[in-house]
Amino acid sequence: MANLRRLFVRTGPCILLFFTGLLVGRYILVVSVAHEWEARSSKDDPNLLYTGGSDAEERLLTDLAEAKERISALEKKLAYIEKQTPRRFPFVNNLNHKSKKRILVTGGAGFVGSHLVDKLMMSGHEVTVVDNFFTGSKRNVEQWVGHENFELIHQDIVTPLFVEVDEIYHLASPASPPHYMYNSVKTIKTNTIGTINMLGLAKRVGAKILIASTSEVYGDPEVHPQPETYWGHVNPIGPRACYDEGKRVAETLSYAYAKQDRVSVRVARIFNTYGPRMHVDDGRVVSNFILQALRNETLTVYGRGNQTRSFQYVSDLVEGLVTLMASNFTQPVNLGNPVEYTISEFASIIRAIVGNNNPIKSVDGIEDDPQRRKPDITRAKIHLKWTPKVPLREGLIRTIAHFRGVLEKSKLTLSLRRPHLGQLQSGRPISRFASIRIPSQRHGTPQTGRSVVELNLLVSNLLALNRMQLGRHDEDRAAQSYEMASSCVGPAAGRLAKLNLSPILRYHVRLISSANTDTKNHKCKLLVLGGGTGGCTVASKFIPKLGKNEVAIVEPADLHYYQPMFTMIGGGMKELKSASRPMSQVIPKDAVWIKENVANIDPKKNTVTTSSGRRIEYDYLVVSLGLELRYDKVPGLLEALEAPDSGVASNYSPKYVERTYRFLKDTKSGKAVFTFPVGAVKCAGAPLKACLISEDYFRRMGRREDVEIVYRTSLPVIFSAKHYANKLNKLCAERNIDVGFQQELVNVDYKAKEAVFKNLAKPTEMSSIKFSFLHVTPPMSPPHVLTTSPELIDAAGFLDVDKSTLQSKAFSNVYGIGDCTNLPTSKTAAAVAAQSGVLFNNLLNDMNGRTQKESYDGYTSCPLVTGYSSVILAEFDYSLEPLETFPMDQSKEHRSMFYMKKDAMPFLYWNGMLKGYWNGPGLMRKVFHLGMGR
Ligand SMILES: O=c1ccn([C@@H]2O[C@H](COP(=O)(O)OP(=O)(O)O[C@H]3OC[C@@H](O)[C@H](O)[C@H]3O)[C@@H](O)[C@H]2O)c(=O)[nH]1
Repeated sequence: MANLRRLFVRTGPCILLFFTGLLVGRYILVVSVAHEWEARSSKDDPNLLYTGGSDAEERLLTDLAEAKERISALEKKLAYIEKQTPRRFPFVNNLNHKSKKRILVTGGAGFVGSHLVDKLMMSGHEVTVVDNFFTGSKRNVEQWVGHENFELIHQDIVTPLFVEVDEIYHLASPASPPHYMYNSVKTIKTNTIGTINMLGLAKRVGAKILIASTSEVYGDPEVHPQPETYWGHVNPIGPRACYDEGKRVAETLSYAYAKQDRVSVRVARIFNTYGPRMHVDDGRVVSNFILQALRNETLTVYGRGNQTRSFQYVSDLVEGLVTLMASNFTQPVNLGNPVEYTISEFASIIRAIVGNNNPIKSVDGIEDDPQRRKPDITRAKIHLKWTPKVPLREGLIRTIAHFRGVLEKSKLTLSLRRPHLGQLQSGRPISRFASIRIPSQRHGTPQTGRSVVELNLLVSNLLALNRMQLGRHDEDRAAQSYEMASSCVGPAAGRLAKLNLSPILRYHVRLISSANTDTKNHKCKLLVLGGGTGGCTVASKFIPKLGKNEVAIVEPADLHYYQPMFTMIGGGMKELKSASRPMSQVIPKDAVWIKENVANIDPKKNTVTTSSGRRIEYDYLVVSLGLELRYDKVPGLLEALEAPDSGVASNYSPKYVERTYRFLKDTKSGKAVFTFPVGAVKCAGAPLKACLISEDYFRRMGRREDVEIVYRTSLPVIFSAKHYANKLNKLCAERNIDVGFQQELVNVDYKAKEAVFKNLAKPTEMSSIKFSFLHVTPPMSPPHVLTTSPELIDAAGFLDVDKSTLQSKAFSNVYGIGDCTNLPTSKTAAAVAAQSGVLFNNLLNDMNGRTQKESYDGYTSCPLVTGYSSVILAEFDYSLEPLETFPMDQSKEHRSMFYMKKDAMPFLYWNGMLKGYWNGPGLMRKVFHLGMGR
């Protein structure tokens, strides 16, 4: 009985709310349709669509009655389905009563707000979001709708709000320049009246309040970088003033309330922030450039592009906001990433990541555009112990993946375009340009969580759209209508289409229901992450054992490269096109190819999520994600690699490898400089190969006297295996190569033709070299996506596997192969070949319940190309001792090995290894050595 009572107490209000929702929804619909009819039958209405007399009236009333009937049936059906489908929420911490806070986030459905809400919800607090959905979107917080700790209030904070809370994060305000300039009076109202309302609320309920201020309070700064003590340089009557001055007043108000009414305030001055969930039409530089790059358009820089900004990733900001709120520090604090880029540099970085080759275009500059901006974050460091952590490239990769997903899904988004501000201002009714395309399923999961009330609201809003002559006073409503319409997805849309509400509605809004089969979830026996050397090899081996469609590969690229060929291409011995094949030809034909990025790995649930949100369930997982090239880690390097005649090249990327031979040919004198970075790299012999081939090239061209060859490595030795290192040291000395150890490339200035190196033995000591030609081996890092599953990785971020069995140390059904693992051997294709055999046998034994394990000895091989006809074939194992295949001294230069590298190995790769037939030369070695030795 007590249980029953408890159940009733818990669910009673929800049931009541639900039915009230139904009634209100229906009421809105009825009123809207009636208004619609009224509006259309009025002769004064400029939007008059038809003026039929009683016939039209009758038709409308019949439509209405029919609609009511259908909606009622639909409501019942949806309510039933909703009950059947338990909602799943992200994991939420269980906080005890004392630590659990009630937190209000204004603007919580916006870009930054929603990430903050995620953090607060997951920490276990009760969160109330208030948003007018002008720039925010319901979709950003939909994951929490229905959670007992979460509440969403649809309200503009310009009207007072009455809630009981312990903390307020006051974020509500448009933040993108085109958005805040669009209705400057509204922006000022939000930042003044809205802030007064929030400070008043904080005063009344005794809550702590954090005000989101901005770097724009410094205006076009005359002090650089900007500390919080700088008062700024703002044009009070310029186009940006509504925001700049609005925020300055918000700060003034905060400290006035603090002084007069003892309100506990925190003020965060937020610098340019970016990340997933930025609106695609946000209008700021990050979203503009990414969209342009993804659509293969020209990136447009306002003005000359030498204005600067510093970009922080949203998770860093959220961390800063939460830390500031928790601290006792009450003065304003800058929250931003102090790494500064010119806007042109920034454009180049995005182009490079996306692979957009269009030139960057300069268009007219904008009025009062701040010319330099970079936060001085000393205060945050000292008082909050906060510094941003996510490097630009990493953050951009995640943001670009998000944008890509949004674009892919939307075929939708593009057709459901938010009306341009100009169109809104023109006063044309939205309905004239609204064409709504809604997919019938998202991520393959029916969106039954979307309530009937929302569906009804959608209908009424669509009707409102029809009716509305948009004036300035309507813009919020228009935005809401748009959001509402755009957030109605899934079966709701299909059902809405079936409602056949009225000819008027059909006339104005085309609902096109389309299912995208590409976004289906997937289940397989073996999932392979990465379609590179390791991934394809392993998949090929397992398909005959597991059968068709039981092996899936997640790989976003269109082309598969045979990377060992890149050294030869850089030396002009091969063409780039000979090193690649379409991925579709390389992925084994009976495997399922999921052409996407991996977004999340959850080995506890045996699932992987892709960038579009697709869930893939597996029984066994092989991680083969390779390494990420980090050209962005060396300041000036990306710009240099993009500039056509900089003399800077890199064999490591298909994008830059052809520059090597071009600049070799161009270099007639001066210094040719070759670098080796700090940290793990793939094919650690390749930087030296590039150097030795070039040296040979200049010698053959008769230019050796005029070109100095300089090799700078961050390592203390020339090669890890001593047996070969001895020979290579000798070779470098004989060929008069200037070798410098423990030298890290830290800056490239291609205009001054200068490369700067740090002496790792004495870190304060820098030296610079003027170059004619610079070949850079970039720093590399393990795939960032591995950090989504911290149990899988070691402290350096590599997949943590047993060095003998290749099995993950944390999950017995997960194996790793190749460059992304922490196997302590040189990362080469030859190593992958040897690993693939061991992995195959061990995993197959697991699948068949057998306990035997084979052991990988660390075999790796590096054909050190020393010129245009010679190779030293280094082969060794974990002990760094030689493990040579051929019965001769391989530490000597051999012509035969050169041809093997140039012609035989590629053939073996495409036709043997990728098809799963080549496990390295172990067997050959035994044969050549007559069964003796290892
Ligand atoms: O397509 C574009 C967009 C922008 N830009 C330039 O890129 C720079 C950055 O412009 P954004 O519109 O992203 O943002 P701004 O830095 O001017 O303002 C921002 O500052 C900090 C935050 O508080 C606010 O989110 C926002 O007002 C500007 O110099 C702008 O002229 C382009 O060159 N091309």
